[in-house]
Amino acid sequence: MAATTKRRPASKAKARPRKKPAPRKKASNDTMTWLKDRGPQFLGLFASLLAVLAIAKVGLVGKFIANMVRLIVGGSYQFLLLVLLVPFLVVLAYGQWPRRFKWQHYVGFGLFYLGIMLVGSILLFNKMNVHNNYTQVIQTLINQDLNNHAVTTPVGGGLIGAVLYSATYMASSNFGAWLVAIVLLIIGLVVMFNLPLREVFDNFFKLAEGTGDFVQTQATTAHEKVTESIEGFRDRQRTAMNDFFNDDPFASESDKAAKLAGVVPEADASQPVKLATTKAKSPQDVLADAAEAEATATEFKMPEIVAPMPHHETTPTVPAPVTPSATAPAPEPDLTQVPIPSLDDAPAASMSFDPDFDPNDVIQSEHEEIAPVVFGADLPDDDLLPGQETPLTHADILGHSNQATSPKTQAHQAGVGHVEPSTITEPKADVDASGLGTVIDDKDYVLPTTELLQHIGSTDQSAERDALNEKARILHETLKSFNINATVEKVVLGPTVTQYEIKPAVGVKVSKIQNLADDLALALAAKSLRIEAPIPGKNVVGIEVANDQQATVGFRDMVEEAGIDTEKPLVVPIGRGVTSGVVKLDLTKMPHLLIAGSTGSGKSVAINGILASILLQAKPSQVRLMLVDPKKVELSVYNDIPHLITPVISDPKKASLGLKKVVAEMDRRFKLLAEEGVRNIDGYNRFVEKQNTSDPSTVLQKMPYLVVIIDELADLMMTSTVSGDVENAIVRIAQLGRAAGIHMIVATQRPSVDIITGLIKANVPSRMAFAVSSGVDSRTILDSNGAEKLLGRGDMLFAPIGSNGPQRVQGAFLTDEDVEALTDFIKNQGEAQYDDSMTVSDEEVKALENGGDGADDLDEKWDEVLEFILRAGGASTSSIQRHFGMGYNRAGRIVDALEDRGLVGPANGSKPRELRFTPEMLDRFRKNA
Ligand SMILES: Nc1ncnc2c1ncn2[C@@H]1O[C@H](COP(=O)(O)OP(=O)(O)OP(=O)(O)O)[C@@H](O)[C@H]1O
Repeated sequence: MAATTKRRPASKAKARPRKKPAPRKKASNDTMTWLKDRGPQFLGLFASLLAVLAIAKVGLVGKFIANMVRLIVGGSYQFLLLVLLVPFLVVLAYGQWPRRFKWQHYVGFGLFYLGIMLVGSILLFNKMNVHNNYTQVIQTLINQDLNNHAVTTPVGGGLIGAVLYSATYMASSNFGAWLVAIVLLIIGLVVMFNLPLREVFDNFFKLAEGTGDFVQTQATTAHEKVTESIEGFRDRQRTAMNDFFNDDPFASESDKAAKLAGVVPEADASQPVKLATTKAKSPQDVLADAAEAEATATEFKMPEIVAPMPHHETTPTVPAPVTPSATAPAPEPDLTQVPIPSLDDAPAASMSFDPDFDPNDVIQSEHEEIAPVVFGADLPDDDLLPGQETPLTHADILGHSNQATSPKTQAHQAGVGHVEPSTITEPKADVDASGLGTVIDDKDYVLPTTELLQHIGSTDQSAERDALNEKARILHETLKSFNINATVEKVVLGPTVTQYEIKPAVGVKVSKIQNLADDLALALAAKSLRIEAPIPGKNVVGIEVANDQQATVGFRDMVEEAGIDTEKPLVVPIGRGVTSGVVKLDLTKMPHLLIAGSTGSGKSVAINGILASILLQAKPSQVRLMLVDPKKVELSVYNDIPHLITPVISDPKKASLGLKKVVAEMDRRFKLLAEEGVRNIDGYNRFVEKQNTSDPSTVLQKMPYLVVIIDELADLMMTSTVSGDVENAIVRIAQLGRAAGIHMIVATQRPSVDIITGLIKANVPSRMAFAVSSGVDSRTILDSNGAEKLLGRGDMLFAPIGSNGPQRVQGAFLTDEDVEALTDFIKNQGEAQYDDSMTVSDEEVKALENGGDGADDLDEKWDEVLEFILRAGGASTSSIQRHFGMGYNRAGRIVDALEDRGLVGPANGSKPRELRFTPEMLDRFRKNA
């Protein structure tokens, strides 16, 4: 040791003289020393700068530092950096770490900050619902921000917080984690500021006490309010029930007995209580008074309830069709078990279990019949097509002028005594061409009556009726629980659904009620629920709730109630609406109907119902039918009835050709109408009536309606060779058929856009939608959702042309035996009277199969030949041969083709063949038409 101390001065002495001659080096040493002395200050400056950049999150550096610090300590990093900025600035100023900080500050702040980080992590992981891999989650979140050069994603308490949370959560779940965090925060503060622990605890308990008091006061106030409103509700119920039934729904058995004895001392014991106190006021008046006196938008008041009793009490000849709920009755929803988000269940319970409470008393049964609603009755008679503003005249269609034709026709009428025959149908003796070629003689025809039909047992709806009032209350309470002020104004029990009319208070958005469909269905334990917001033409929202059991609407009952109208054979009843009134449709106004619904939804029953109604009202001379049934089984029962113009068609190719013939028939009718200068079939028939009265020597036949029914459009549209023709024919009939008395009913179980094409949809504006599987299908038919919520078995949404929206209707049910009874009765009266010109022959089908219309095979001079024979007024092989300078074979083929297409008649000896088309029809028969 001594040796070393001795050696040092020597070495110093040696070194100093060497330094003197080098002043530059000294200067650099001074700089180094200066720098060394200032080092901490530079560090302080650097750290302060970085901290400021990170706090402000500016620039790549700022963001990078911020993310790095966040990775470790989490979202509260700015607080930490701000705290650290204080010592950094002290170092910057004084070159040394502040000496004022003691160990307890560091420890206290450390604990406090750990608490903050833990709180951050608890909040983050609970929000993300993450309860493992905490550190990985934090790293992923920070990586995201690093990649995006952002400092935005919440990272809770960073890695430290994550580790702390994983330990505390694993040990004691969230509760423990919160407890540890609070303890860390408190202890941190206590240690940091050296607070007296006792004082802290005292203050803590004071705070807790104050909070407890506050909570208790609030709870008491809330309880009082709830009790008050329940009491109010009871009072109002009691008053209403007392007024109405002399019954206190909340009184105990003994109270009631005592009251009964006191109030009606003289009353006959067997007399129902309500009779003893019957007042002059009607139930409606009582309800109205109660409503006026009591109701506010938020309080439940008894709605008007309309629940008609079965319309016909006649003993059924057949039971109602077995519905799933009928075979295995769905357990009655226990309304007391239904989760009612009401303030108090007591009234509900009392009302349900009160043995004296007879819900039948509440219900106003409407025994008087509700007048049938006829859809289409209010539509104008003008033949306006969709989008057309001025009525269509047939002179317009055919290029005829009424002035030009009328005198001729009048002269003809005066001379011949009957209407000029069509050029297509060969007139026969005593037969005028009033439309279809064959004239039906049905003077002795007797219309079938409803006696032939069976009574279908009406479904017992008493359970539904009993639950109406309670369900109305549940509906009201549920809406209220969602802060919707609305009153249930009226409840109408229909066959399939019950409609609740809800009147929202001012300021309540209708869409808010619409969005609650699922919640309301849950509260009412409903199979299906549809909201009509608002009911067209009313200031209420309609909530249609499926009945637990679907009531069957018997066809016979419905027809007997609707009445038979032989003057308007195409006004037919289809079922009952929600309001239980019969719903009729006027096919002449529809003027065509599209029926769609999945298999088994009730289309065929509906079509049978329409057909049966027509048969009950129309003689064959009034309505002719063309039935297309590709399924072969649905409509074949109608074969051989005299109303048919052709046997029921089941072959798609025949159907296509048949529809073309309908188009030709339509053209022919138009020609006839134009010649008489009348607007439509009604005008023509009026003219015939007048003519027959003024000149009894000849009897003109009225133009019959022609109803074309296609039971499965998909089968036609999927047959590629005919789909185009079918679509064209349907569209053409749809566009012009009404005035000519031709109406179409097209049904399909595949409501997709390749079947119901845009063209068909645009031209068949009246729709009947049965249950479908999806909202997409519903939109294809109705342009709106709803049909996917239907219940099947004849439950339909009926949207006729011009209606404000689809109307829910329960279709009537008739059995196959009913249909057979009707058709047998009709067939027994005579032979079928098919119209040859409308019947598609096998040859025509063959011609179609051998290259469609054969248009491509037509002679190149075809069009010129058509014009030529029109000018010549007849056709013969030799005249064509001569005129066009062609060979005999070629001219012969042309004449054969003309005959095949029905454009000329058969060979007529040496005379030219008769023309069977008019100049107006020429364009349709051209080669490229
Ligand atoms: N209005 C109704 N009332 C009660 N039940 C009905 C009603 N309509 C149909 N049903 C029941 O639904 C069943 C199927 O009806 P329907 O044959 O009319 O269905 P669909 O839609 O024509 O089916 P598909 O397209 O397969 O022919 C009937 O057998 C009947 O039991």
